[in-house]
Amino acid sequence: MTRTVRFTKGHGTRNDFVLLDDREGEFALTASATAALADRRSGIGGDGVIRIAPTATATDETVRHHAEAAPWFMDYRNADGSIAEMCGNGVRVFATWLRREGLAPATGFGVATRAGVKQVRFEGDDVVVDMGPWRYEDEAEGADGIDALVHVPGHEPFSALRINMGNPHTVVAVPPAVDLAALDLTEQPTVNPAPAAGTNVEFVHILGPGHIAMRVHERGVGETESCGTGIAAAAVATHLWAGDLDGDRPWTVDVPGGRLRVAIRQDGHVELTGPAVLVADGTVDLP
Ligand SMILES: N[C@@H](CCC[C@H](N)C(=O)O)C(=O)O
Repeated sequence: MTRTVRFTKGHGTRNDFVLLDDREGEFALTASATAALADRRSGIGGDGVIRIAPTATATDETVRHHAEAAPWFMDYRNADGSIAEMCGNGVRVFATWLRREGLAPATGFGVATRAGVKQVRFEGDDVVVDMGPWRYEDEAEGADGIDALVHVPGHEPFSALRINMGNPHTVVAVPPAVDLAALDLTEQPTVNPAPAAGTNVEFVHILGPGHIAMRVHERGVGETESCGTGIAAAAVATHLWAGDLDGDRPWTVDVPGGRLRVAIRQDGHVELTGPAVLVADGTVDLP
C-alpha cells in the first residue's frame, strides 16, 4: 500500500534534506523508504530525510517525554536509511519549515531530537541553534577512547580526537603540508579503534585565530558539503588543541557548502549559526 505525503526539499550550506510532513504523526518511515527518497537518481535526493511529527507521537519514550518543552520531533535519518541522533544543519531547516507553516513561534522554540531538546531562534536570515553541551566520546572505549587514528588512502595515519555532539564525531587536525582539498574521501575513512556505533569524520585545517576549514565524511551518507554537528565538533576540538579552555571564543568554519559560525559558551553549550533554505514543495508516494 502506498501513502501520498507532502514533502519539502531544503538545505543548510548545501547539506540537503527531504522533509516529510507528518504533522498528524501517522506514518512510520522504514530504512528502505528513506534510502529510496534520498536516492539522487531514482528519488528526490538528499543527504538525509527528516520526518516532522508531533513529539507526543514518537515511539521512543525518551523523545516523547519532551512533548511539553518541544511539541515537534525531528525524526532524522541518514541517506542510507540509518537513524541518527542529531543533525545541526537539519534542525535549522526543520525550524524554518515550522515557522513557515505557522506551527511554531517566529521568535524561537525547542525542537525535540533523539539527542534531547535543541533551542532555536532566528536572527535575520540565520537560524541559531543551541546544540547543547559537547562531551568527549568515551563511553564505549573507556578513558582512552577519545583518541583515535584515522586512515585515508595515500597518507600516514592521522591522529584524531573523538567528540560527541549528541552524535559521534572523530576530528582530525590535518597537518598544514597536506592539501585538505585533495584528500580522498570517496570511501569511508578507517578509524582505529573502530567506534561501535560508527562515526562522522571531520578533517580540519587551521586558517587563523578562530577560523578553520573543514571537510567531512558523514556516517550513513559519505562526503557531504557541510555537517552542522561536525562543524561544532571541529570547533570544539580546535579550541581544545589551542589550549584555549576559557570559552566564549567565536569560530568561523568554512566548508565546501558555505560558512557557519560557532560559539563555545562558558557553560559548555555550543551554538551554531547559519542559513537554512526551503527549495521546493511537492507530494511523493511512500512505499
Ligand atoms: N548532517 C548532519 C549530521 C547527520 C547525522 C550524521 N550523519 C550521523 O550519522 O551522526 C549535521 O548537519 O549535523
